[in-house]
Amino acid sequence: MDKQSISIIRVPFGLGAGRPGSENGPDSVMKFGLVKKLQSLGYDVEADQCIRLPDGIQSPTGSKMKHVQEVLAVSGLLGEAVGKTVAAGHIPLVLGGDHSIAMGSLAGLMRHYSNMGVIWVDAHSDLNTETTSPSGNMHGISLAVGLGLSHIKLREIAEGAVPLKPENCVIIGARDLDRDEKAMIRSCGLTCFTMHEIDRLGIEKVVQEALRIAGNGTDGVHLSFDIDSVDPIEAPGTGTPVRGGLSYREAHLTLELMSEWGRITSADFVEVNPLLDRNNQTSKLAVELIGSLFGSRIL
Ligand SMILES: NC(=[NH2+])NCCC[C@H](N)C(=O)O
Ligand SMILES: [Mn+2]
Ligand SMILES: [Mn+2]
Repeated sequence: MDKQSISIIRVPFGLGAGRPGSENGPDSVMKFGLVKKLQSLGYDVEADQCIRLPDGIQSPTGSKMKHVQEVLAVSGLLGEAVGKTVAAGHIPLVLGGDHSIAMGSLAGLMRHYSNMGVIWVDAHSDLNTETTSPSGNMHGISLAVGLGLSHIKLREIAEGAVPLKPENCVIIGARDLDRDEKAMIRSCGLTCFTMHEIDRLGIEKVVQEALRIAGNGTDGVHLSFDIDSVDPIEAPGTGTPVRGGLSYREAHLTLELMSEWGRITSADFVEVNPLLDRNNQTSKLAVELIGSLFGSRIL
C-alpha cells in the first residue's frame, strides 16, 4: 500500500456469532495502540467512524438463521461508510465484530470497484447458505453472500453492488469445513489453500499464489482477516477457535508479503473476542498483525 490515509471503521457488532463478546473487539484493539502504530508507520489515521446497530431492529425469533435483520441493518450502514471512504481516497480498515460484517464491507466495495479480488484468511470458509448452515449463525455465510451463492444478495445491502467473481477469490488457512461447504468449494470456482497446502507448500508460496490469483485483472483487492485463522495458542480470544492454525510467524509473514505486494486496497479484521481472551493476547496480536499489513518490519 502507498503511504496514504487510513480510515478505521469500528463495528461493535457480534450478533452474527454464536456467542457474545466480539462486539467488544473494536474497542479492545483500539485500546492496545492501533492508531499510534499506524501513525508511526507514516499514515494519516482517521478513527472516528463507528457503525452501530440502529434501535428497534429485531429479527423474528424462531427462524433458522439468527439475527438476519440486525446483520442486514449493520451491513447496510457499513457498506455506505466503506463506499464513502474509498470514494474519498482513504483505505478502509474495518474492525469487527463478528465476520458477518464482511457482507457490509464487500457490498460497499463492490459498488466502487468493477472487478475486485478477495483474500479470505480464516479457519473456516464462511460458505454456508441459509439452507446448509448447521448453526444458523450469520458469520458462517458471509463469503457465500459475497459470491452471490446465498439468498441474501449484496445488492440488498448496497444498491448496485454486484457479486464477487470466484476466480479472483482465495481462502487461506481453512481447517474446519462443513460438508456442504466442501462441496461448494469444489464447485464454485474459488481457490482454497487449506492448512494442508500451507504445510506442504509453505506459507510464502501459498500467499504469493493467492496474490497472483486475487490480483489477476482486478482493480482492487480486499483482505478479510478472521483472527481464528491464527492458531488458538496465539489467538485464544475468538468465538470459534480451531487447533492446527497459522503460527505466529506464518500469520505475520502472510501480512508482510501482502504489504510488500502493495495492492491491498481495504481490509477487515474480525472475530477478536475480548471476553474469551487471555491477558489481551489476541487484541495485542491483532494490532501487531495490522501493523505488518501496513508496513511494519522486523528490521
Ligand atoms: N466467521 C466464523 N468464525 N465462522 C465460523 C463458522 C462456523 C460454521 N461453519 C458455521 O457455519 O456455523
Ligand atoms: Mn470467518
Ligand atoms: Mn473463522
